[in-house]
Amino acid sequence: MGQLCDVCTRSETDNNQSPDEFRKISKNSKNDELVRFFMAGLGSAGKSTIIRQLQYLCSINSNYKMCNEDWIPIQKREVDSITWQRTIRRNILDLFDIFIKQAHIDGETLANKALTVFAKSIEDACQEKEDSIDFIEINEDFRRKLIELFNDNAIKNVLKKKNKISIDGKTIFDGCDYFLTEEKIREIFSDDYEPSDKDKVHSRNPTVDMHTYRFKLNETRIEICDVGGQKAERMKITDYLKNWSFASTERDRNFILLVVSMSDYNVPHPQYQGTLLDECVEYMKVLLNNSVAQKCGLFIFFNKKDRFKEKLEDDECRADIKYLKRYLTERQVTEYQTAGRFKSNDMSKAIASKFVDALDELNQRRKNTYCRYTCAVDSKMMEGIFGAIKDEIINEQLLSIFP
Ligand SMILES: Nc1nc2c(ncn2[C@@H]2O[C@H](COP(=O)(O)OP(=O)(O)OP(=O)(O)O)[C@@H](O)[C@H]2O)c(=O)[nH]1
Ligand SMILES: [Mg+2]
Repeated sequence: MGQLCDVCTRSETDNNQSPDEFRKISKNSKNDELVRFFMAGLGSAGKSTIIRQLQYLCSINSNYKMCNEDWIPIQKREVDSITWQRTIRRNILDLFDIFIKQAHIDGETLANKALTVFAKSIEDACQEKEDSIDFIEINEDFRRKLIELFNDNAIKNVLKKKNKISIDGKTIFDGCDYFLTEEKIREIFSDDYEPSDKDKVHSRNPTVDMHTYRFKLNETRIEICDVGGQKAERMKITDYLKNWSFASTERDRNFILLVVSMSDYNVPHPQYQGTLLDECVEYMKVLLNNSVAQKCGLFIFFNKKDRFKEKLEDDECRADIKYLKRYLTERQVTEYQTAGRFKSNDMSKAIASKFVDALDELNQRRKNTYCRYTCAVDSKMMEGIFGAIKDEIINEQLLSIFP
């Protein structure tokens, strides 16, 4: 059982060796270093998507290898295709359930009686437990009606304001655009549907408990711990961190990797004033108060860069600039409000500034904190980011990139 060591202030005498000896050893054994990330964040921030992306990279890039506990390369532990198929079908039906409910709220009616009956059957199925979709008969008639529903004007009108939909705190999942074509819906509900890696990356399956994944990027060993971010899971964070720290040895480089969903900037908190982004800032503060986390470097991935931009470009979201106003100049706000003009960099920095303010409240914290703007569904981007971070950590040249 090891102990978590301070990655940032580790002294050269820690190992009872002269500084020169130490330097020689560390230089010769860079490849033995283990870089460990404890990944945390609110539910749906994109944590597991990062893991799925790395797993996908292992299948297309020979420099990436997924490993077992002994660091021997292994093939991906495949959750069976039927489980994925069920998850993705459920994702799509949940989406339709939200669209149908929103159409009711907006006073929209579906084109005919048969379609209304079909829509009601979807709502009923989604109200039930996870396995309720197993009882839906998926045949050509079902596929035809689902496509008809997708193309109905009432649903099309709802889709126009998808960036603002929230039914009882339930919002549509951020990977959904990828699935929302007639062709894809037909494929997902076809008898021989085999989910692809891309389908898995875009799907939504909330994490329960703590899961450890190991990858070799070239020769660098990277271990990532993925924990669930939904409220019930966040309550267990202290135990998760404790377990994570027990598994550490003195030579390991330990980081907390906070994944933030930038697209939460305009999602009102279901209970409190403010948004889910504000909730994430509060969560970060709690996390950094933890004694284990205090000994680690902090990475922040400001994720869902694509969705953030999409929302900013959506007229329906124009008024939501109020949530970022404090971190923008008067001119930036006016240009956006009146003409919808903005620079992505300014807006991204506004989000990061919210977190910087909170970090500044915590003594000395900014020093060992590093951030990146990411889009976890973009495999090329994630390949570049992990490649660069790995090199920076190994060469002890981490770039801060904070506003
Ligand atoms: N468009 C877009 N979608 C994303 C991005 N990152 C994640 N998603 C989607 O967001 C949804 C939630 O992602 P997850 O990886 O399951 O979120 P999580 O942080 O693991 O959530 P919990 O397990 O509940 O803590 C999925 O549908 C992903 O495809 C992104 O950068 N852009
Ligand atoms: Mg997850």
